[in-house]
Amino acid sequence: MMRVEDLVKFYKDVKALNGLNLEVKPGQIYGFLGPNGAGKSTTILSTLGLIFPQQGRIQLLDLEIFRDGKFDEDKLVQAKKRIGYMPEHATLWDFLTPVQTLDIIADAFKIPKNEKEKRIKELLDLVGLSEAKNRKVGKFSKGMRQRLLLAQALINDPDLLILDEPMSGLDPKGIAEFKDIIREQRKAGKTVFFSSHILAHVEEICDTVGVIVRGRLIREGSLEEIKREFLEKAGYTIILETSKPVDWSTVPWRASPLGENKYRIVAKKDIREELHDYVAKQGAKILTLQIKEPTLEEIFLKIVE
Ligand SMILES: Nc1ncnc2c1ncn2[C@@H]1O[C@H](COP(=O)(O)OP(=O)(O)OP(=O)(O)O)[C@@H](O)[C@H]1O
Repeated sequence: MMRVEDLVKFYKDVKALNGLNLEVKPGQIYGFLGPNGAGKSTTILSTLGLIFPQQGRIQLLDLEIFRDGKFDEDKLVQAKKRIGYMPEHATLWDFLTPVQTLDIIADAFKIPKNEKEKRIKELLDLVGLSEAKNRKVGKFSKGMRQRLLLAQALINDPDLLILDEPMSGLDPKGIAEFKDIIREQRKAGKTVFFSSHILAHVEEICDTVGVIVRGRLIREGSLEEIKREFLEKAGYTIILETSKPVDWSTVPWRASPLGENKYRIVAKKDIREELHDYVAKQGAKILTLQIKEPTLEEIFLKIVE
């Protein structure tokens, strides 16, 4: 659906994309993760022909829209008919209602008059704005504005949705609702590519995650794979107090004493059950056990370090 190869983008002497490669396959929900300034927006703007990279190739749907420093304008126009885009910093017309807003966008996409009303109603239902459909957008909360922007992006019933930081500024309820809408898109057979600088945003919905740091993709895989890889490096830490001393010399985990009958154990996986058995075999009891699992944000910080 989207393939980016060896993409390079300089803003004067700032190298924002440094040979970026990524591939989004049909039906995927792809989370494009990276810290602030990593190059996420630059990637998205490049794929839409809104800024000019200097090198590389970009394929959208089955069309090669960029190669050898040039966009193929015809292919770009063809591709964009089948794409929905939600920008990071979008403005809405505060003096219009959602219905009026979508009506203008539908006209821009030349949606026939007889289909327009039905399409707008469906979209407002989908994003949960039906009750607010005749209220002025100027009074909307951040979450409502994001939903309207998403409805705009969906107006042409796109095959590929490209969303730049769609969940930024939303509260946890707003994020959960937004994720539900994205799940609906997957069910409808759409492909979704969205950026975020927060790992929790991609949790539960993305089948693939790509991590960009300083203009290069440093990881691509499922969130589970990325988490597992991190845990294998950093491990789980368990703090344990036992009723009597325990000999750790034969275990495959790293164990170090923290005080009398108190130990820190570091293992590659969650070993609580094994620990109970091991300690019991030595005739001791576990008095306290604390497990410190890394949070998603700790994992992310470690990956991008
Ligand atoms: N118009 C511009 N002119 C000069 N430098 C720019 C411009 N836009 C982006 N940059 C720089 O390019 C790099 C990548 O920026 P980009 O906005 O693509 O990152 P991002 O991952 O989207 O970050 P954020 O999450 O903060 O939006 C940064 O160093 C940024 O300062």
